[in-house]
Amino acid sequence: MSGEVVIAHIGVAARPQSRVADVPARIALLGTGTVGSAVLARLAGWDGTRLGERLSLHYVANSRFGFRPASTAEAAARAVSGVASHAPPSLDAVAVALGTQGTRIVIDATASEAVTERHAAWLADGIHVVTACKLGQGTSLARWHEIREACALGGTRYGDSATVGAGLPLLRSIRALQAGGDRIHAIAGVLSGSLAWLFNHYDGLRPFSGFVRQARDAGYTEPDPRDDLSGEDVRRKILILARAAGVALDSAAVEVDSLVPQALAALSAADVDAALPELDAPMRERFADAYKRGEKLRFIARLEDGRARVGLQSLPADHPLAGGAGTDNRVAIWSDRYDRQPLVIQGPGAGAGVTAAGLLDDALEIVARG
Ligand SMILES: NC(=O)C1=CN([C@@H]2O[C@H](COP(=O)(O)OP(=O)(O)OC[C@H]3O[C@@H](n4cnc5c(N)ncnc54)[C@H](O)[C@@H]3O)[C@@H](O)[C@H]2O)C=CC1
Ligand SMILES: N[C@@H](CC=O)C(=O)O
Repeated sequence: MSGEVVIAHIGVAARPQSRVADVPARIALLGTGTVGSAVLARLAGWDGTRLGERLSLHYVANSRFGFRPASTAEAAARAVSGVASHAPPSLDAVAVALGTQGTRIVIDATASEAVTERHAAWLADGIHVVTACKLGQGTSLARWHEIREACALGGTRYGDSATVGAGLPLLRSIRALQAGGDRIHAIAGVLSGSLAWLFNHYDGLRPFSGFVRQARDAGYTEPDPRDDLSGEDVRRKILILARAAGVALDSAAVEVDSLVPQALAALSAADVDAALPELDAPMRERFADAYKRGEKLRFIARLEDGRARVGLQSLPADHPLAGGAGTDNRVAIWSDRYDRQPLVIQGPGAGAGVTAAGLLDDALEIVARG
């Protein structure tokens, strides 16, 4: 994999603004955590601008409360302060708040199974869904089909750019290659922003658990960091990419090599933090082995010949997938046209700002297409 074509990604290419509606699209935002707060901040920054005129916020909820905001700025302030009406969140309230006319979009910035279970119904009812949550397309194949069918029924779109690569142009590149007649032969790379950050920072001297806490506090991990460390988040991402590439993989078909020791896996979420040092000894050993060979640890996902594998690998320092910094994802795609030298896409793969931008890019694209 030498001399690859590299897309150094900054933002998304300009799209044709064919039919921008006069009436703003009605938006419901679910989740006001790391990503949802950044969505609110970005929207508030658009107040009074051309972009702000296209999206109008009608409902905001998190796991504690739900409300209809008077303005985006007010919604951002209430979500940050935690002060809101005493109304509990209600998924039934979403469709009511969005009404029945015009372009309606749910932005899902949760990691919630209950919210994901509503995606297909909203889509079938004519409400578009834009999501950062991977549970819709990255779990069972049956659910993936259900979402496709609901989109066809409702004439709606499922914005998924933020589900893999936190908005990097991965899914859109795979789809563009296919639209141009290419078959996708293989995909390999680093798909986890938090694991990339961890293995870019871990030095084998300070405890690995301390770095996990830092990655969590920076907003890179899933709400439960075991979802990253177990490879589950990467499993979901390679499933989403595989399915977009035309490989109908079921979840169980992905071989996953977890980093989470049994004792940590068995704990309730509340007990995880105290038990994170369980990771330290095994990680120190793996780091030392790699270090002796002059290699780097990287958490790699591979899809080839209809099979997928996910796990930690020790790679030569000059290996094409060993590069990158911070939370960088680095993904190589082989297709008919990129058959010897892959297309390589690299850039930040986790973080509030990029993920929120990816969500709102998808929402604006839906508005532009009408
Ligand atoms: N943090 C990151 O860098 C990235 C995160 N994502 C995805 O974005 C989603 C959100 O991640 P974070 O913001 O980091 O998590 P978070 O834990 O900071 O926020 C989750 C939010 O969802 C809310 N929530 C939970 N259940 C809900 C329900 N039933 N109704 C309404 N709100 C509900 C919570 O109250 C919270 O506000 C996850 O699915 C994650 O995989 C995707 C790309 C990058
Ligand atoms: N926890 C995820 C966040 C983005 O999907 C990651 O580490 O990549």
